[in-house]
Formats: sequence, C-alpha cells, structure tokens
Amino acid sequence: MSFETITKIADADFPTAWGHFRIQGYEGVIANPLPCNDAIPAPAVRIESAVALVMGDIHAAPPIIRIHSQCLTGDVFHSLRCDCQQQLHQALDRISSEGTGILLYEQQEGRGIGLMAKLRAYELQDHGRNTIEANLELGYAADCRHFELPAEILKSMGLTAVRLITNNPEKVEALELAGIRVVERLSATVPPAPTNADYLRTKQEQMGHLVS
Ligand SMILES: Nc1nc2c(ncn2[C@@H]2O[C@H](COP(=O)(O)OP(=O)(O)OP(=O)(O)O)[C@@H](O)[C@H]2O)c(=O)[nH]1
Ligand SMILES: [Zn+2]
Repeated sequence: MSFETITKIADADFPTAWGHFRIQGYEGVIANPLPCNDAIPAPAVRIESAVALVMGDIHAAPPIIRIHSQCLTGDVFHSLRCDCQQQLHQALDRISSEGTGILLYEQQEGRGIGLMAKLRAYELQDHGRNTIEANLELGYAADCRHFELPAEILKSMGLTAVRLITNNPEKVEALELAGIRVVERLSATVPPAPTNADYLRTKQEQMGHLVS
C-alpha cells in the first residue's frame, strides 16, 4: 500500500507534563486499500492520520523515535490488560530526559482493527482465546497495521537516521525499507503484570516481538 498524498494538517505549540513539544497532525490518503477483514469491504479511499509530538532539535543527531499505536483502553484508562500506557510513558520519559525526540501516535486502535472490534476481541479473550486467535475468529488478520505513514512523516521532516524505541521488528523493517536507517533499537519492554503476562508472552512467542 502506498500513499497518494501525505499532508501536514497543523503544527501548534504543545506544553505537557513531559515538557514542551510541537504537536503536528498528518493525514495520508491511500487509494484502493487492502481489506483487513474479508467480510468487510475496504473503502475506495482510506485516510490514515497520525500525530507527531516533536521536542527539541531533531536534526543535531539521530533522534529518539517512538511509533505508538493508539490504545484507548491503555493510554487513557490505564488498562492492565496490555503494556501500551507504560510504553507510552516510558517513551515520553526518554524523550523528555534527552530533551529531544519524536513521538508518532498513530490512530491504529487494536492493531488496526478499530476500537469496537478490539472490545469484541477482548470478550473472546475472556473466553480463553489469545490475542491472535481472537482477531482471527473475528475475521481479521492478527495485525492489520503497516508503518508507512510514520516512515513518510519522518522523511518529510528530513530525517535519514533515527534511534527507535520498539520490540516490534516490523517497525524497524518499515523504516529501513523507506530509507531511514535505524542506528539503534531501544527496548520497549515493561515489567509484566499478572493481568497482561499471557498477552505479552503471546506477542513474544507468536508475533515475533523481541523480549528486550
Ligand atoms: N486486536 C487487539 N489489539 C490489541 C490488543 N491489546 C492491545 N492491542 C493494540 O495493540 C497495539 C499496540 O501494539 P503492541 O503489539 O503492544 O506493540 P507494537 O506497537 O506492535 O510494538 P512495540 O513498539 O514493541 O510496542 C495498540 O493498537 C493496541 O490498541 C488485543 O488484545 N487485541
Ligand atoms: Zn494497549
């Protein structure tokens, strides 16, 4: 899938508890996107959006980058079913302590299946399915995401080398494929809790996520 256009929609001042950022909104238009669920036809055109929180001088050296997929339940409600909110805070802590870096927040709720489908997947997980089985049972791929939008956004910022916070090899591959060198991978591991240990184990054992 490739984008017809990628547009920077807005760029504003953004003071936060982690320090001072610019907040930027981006939209990418994909014509004839592939469906992620054969029972749900894809629209003729899909618009993907992402927010970039940019701190400091990102051009002085390869900056720290976090590509974070939206998780309403974790990011907003502090869910302990997953590790998303801790990863988000860990990334903002790192950017804040270096005084520079970029958090790319992608609207890819539920690994791209959307919020309602993710909640249905949670129901199935309450009945014994793991996170992959639940997606498949609902007709979705295990992971519907691709990471072309963040790669294109970083390129549009003039970046050719970054330090990426992730345990997901697909994010590293996506940036390298787009011509952005990942000069360092920083671990996104958070300590497991009894409520998310099975979920984290499935990601490591069956989705190829790195342990540290
Ligand atoms: N479908 C589905 N999505 C989930 C579930 N738990 C969390 N998510 C979503 O998973 C996404 C986060 O993906 P992760 O696999 O934790 O991490 P990652 O972004 O692939 O990789 P890291 O960079 O290492 O964090 C977010 O969009 C969450 O909403 C679940 O059980 N089912
Ligand atoms: Zn989550």
